[in-house]
Amino acid sequence: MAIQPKPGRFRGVRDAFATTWMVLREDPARGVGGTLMIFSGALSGPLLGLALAALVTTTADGRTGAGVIAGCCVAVLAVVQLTMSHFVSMVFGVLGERAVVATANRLTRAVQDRVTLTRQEDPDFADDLSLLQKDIFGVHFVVRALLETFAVVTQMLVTIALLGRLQPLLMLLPLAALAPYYAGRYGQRIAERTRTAVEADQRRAHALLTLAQKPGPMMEIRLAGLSGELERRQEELILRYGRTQQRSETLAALARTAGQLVFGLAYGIALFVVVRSAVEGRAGAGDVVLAIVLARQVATGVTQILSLALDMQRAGLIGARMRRIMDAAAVDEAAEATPKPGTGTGTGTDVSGASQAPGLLAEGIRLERVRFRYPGGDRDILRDVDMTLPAGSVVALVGENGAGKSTLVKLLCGLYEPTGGRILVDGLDLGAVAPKRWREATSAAFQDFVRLEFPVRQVVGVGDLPHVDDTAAVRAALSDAGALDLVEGFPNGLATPIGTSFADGRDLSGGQWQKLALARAMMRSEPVLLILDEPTAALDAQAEHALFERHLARAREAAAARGAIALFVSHRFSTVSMADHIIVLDDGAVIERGSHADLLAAGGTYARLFELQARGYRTEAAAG
Ligand SMILES: Nc1ncnc2c1ncn2[C@@H]1O[C@H](COP(=O)(O)OP(=O)(O)OP(=O)(O)O)[C@@H](O)[C@H]1O
Repeated sequence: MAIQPKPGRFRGVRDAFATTWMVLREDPARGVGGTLMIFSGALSGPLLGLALAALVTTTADGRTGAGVIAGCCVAVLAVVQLTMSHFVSMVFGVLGERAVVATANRLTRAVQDRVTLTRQEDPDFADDLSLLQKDIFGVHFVVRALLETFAVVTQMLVTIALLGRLQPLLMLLPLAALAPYYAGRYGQRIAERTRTAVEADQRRAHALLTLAQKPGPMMEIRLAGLSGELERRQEELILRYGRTQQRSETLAALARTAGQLVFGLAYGIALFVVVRSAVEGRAGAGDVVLAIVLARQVATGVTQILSLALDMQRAGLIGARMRRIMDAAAVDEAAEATPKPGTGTGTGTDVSGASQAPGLLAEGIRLERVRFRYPGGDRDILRDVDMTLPAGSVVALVGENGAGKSTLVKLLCGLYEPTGGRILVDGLDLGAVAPKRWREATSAAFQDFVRLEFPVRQVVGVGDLPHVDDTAAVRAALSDAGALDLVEGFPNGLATPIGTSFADGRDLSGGQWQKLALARAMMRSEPVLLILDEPTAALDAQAEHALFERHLARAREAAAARGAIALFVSHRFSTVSMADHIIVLDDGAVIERGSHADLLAAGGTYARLFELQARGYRTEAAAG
C-alpha cells in the first residue's frame, strides 16, 4: 500500500502557485482577463448587498433619482453575479488544459526516461503512479481554484467589514464557518485514506476487466471458458472495495452535516440580532436587507472556501505524489549517471565520473558470479552465473521456460543491476558505465515487443531517434528484419499508418508486428551488443531461419569490424545450432556451455532437448 502522502500545510498551495505562475506566464492576456473576471464575480456579491440596501433606503425615503441609480446598480451587479462564472469557465478551460498537458508531459518524461525498472516494480511507486494517472485531470482546476481562493477570501473580508459596520458582533459569524470547514477536511482525509486503501483492489479489478475485453486474451478466455471465473473474481474485488468506500462515505457525510448544522444555527442567531435592532429602531429597513444578503453571502463564501480548500487539498495530494515521483526520478537519474563506488577504472570517464560505453569490444563480456533477485522477490532468479560472451561471437541462450533467460538479457541491457557479482565489458565493470550510455551502445528486440501505433517510418525509425526520418536507414533496417516486402506492399509505403487507433490504419498479424519490432532493433547501425530475445517467436520456422541467416551474416560483419556480440534467445534448436557458443540455463544457473557439436557429444540437457525437438519434426514430417 502506498504511504499516505502528507499534504503538508503549505505544500499544496506552493505547488498550485508554481502551476498557476507557469500557466499565466504562458498566456498573460487570458490570465489577466480571467483573474479580473474572477475578482469581479466574487465582489459582486457584497456590492449587490450594498446596492439593495441603498435601493430600499432611497425608495423608503422617496428619493426617486437616487433610487433609480441604486436600481441600475442592482441590475448590473446581479447580471455580473449570474453570468461571470460562464466566462470564467471559458477562459480557464483553456488555461486548465495547458496545466494538464504540461503536468502530464512532465510525468511521462520522468517515468519513461528517468525512473528505473526496479523503481517501477516498487508497489509504493506503482500505487503513487496509478493514483496520479487517475488524478492528473484534477490539475485542470488548480489555476482557477487558486485565483478563486484569493477572490473569495477578499470577498469575505469585505463582507465581514460591512457586517461589522452593522453590528460588531456579526463579525464573529465567519468563525462559525470553521465548523463546516474542518468537518469537510476531516471528510476529505477519510475519503483519501480510503482511496489509497482500495487502490490495489481497484487496480486488480480494472486489470481483470481490461483483460476480458482485449481482443487477444478474449479469444483464449472464451476458448478456455474462463469468463465466469474472471467475472467472479472481479465482482469479489468490487464488492470488497465498495463496502470500504461506502463506510467512509457515510462517515464523511455525517461529519460534513454536523459542521453545516453548527453554521446554520449561527446564521439564525445573526439574523435574529439584526431584526431585533430594526424592531427597536436602532437599524433601518436597508440595514436588515443588507444583513440578510451579507449573512447569506457568508454562507455562500464558506461553502465556496470549503470546496476550494478541498480542491487545494486535492491539488496538494497531486503535488505531493508528483513530487515523490520526481524525487524518485531525480535519485534514479543521478544513480544512472554515476558509477557505483569501487567499480570505475578511472579511464575514459565523462564529466560525471561515469565510464564511457565502449564503441568496440576487444575481449568481450564476462559475468562473474552474477546473482539477481527481483525487487520484493523471495528467491534468486539468477544464481552465481559465470559466463563469457567472447568479442565477435554469436551466442545462443537456451533453457526451459522460467530458467531466467530474459532476466539475464535485462541485466545485460543495463535495465537491472545484478544483486550480486559483476558484469565486465572488456574488463570494465558495467556498474561503472552510466546505464543510459550502455543502453545506447546496445540494441535489443524482445518477445514482449511494443506495438507502436505510428506510421511505419516511425514504428521502425524510433529504434534510433537521431535517424527516425532517415529513409535509407529505415529501409535498410526493414530489409535486415525481412520486412521490406511487407512494407512495399502497403499503399502509402513508409507513410502508411499502422494500428487500429488510426481511422485508415492497417492492422498487422502478430508475426508482422514482430518483424517491425525487429526492424526497430536493427536501426542502430553500430551496437556492440545486439540482443534478440525470442523476437521471432511469432514467425514461422522458415521465416525465422531465413532471418537468422541474414542476421548471422550481419553479426559476423559487426563482429569483424567492432568485436560486436550477438546474443539471441530461442526455443528453436535449428536456429540455436548455428551459434558459435551455446549456453544452457536451468533454474537460474548455467548447466552447460559449448558449441552445438560439443554439447551434442556431451549428451546432457541440450542434447536431450535437441533430440526431443528433432524427433518432433521427424514425426511431423512422416505424418505430413
Ligand atoms: N518482473 C518480474 N518480477 C518478479 N519475478 C519475475 C519478473 N520477471 C520474471 N520473473 C520471474 O523470473 C523467473 C525467470 O523468468 P524469465 O522471464 O527470465 O525466464 P525465461 O527463461 O526467459 O522464460 P521463458 O522461456 O518462458 O521466456 C520466472 O520464475 C519469473 O516468474
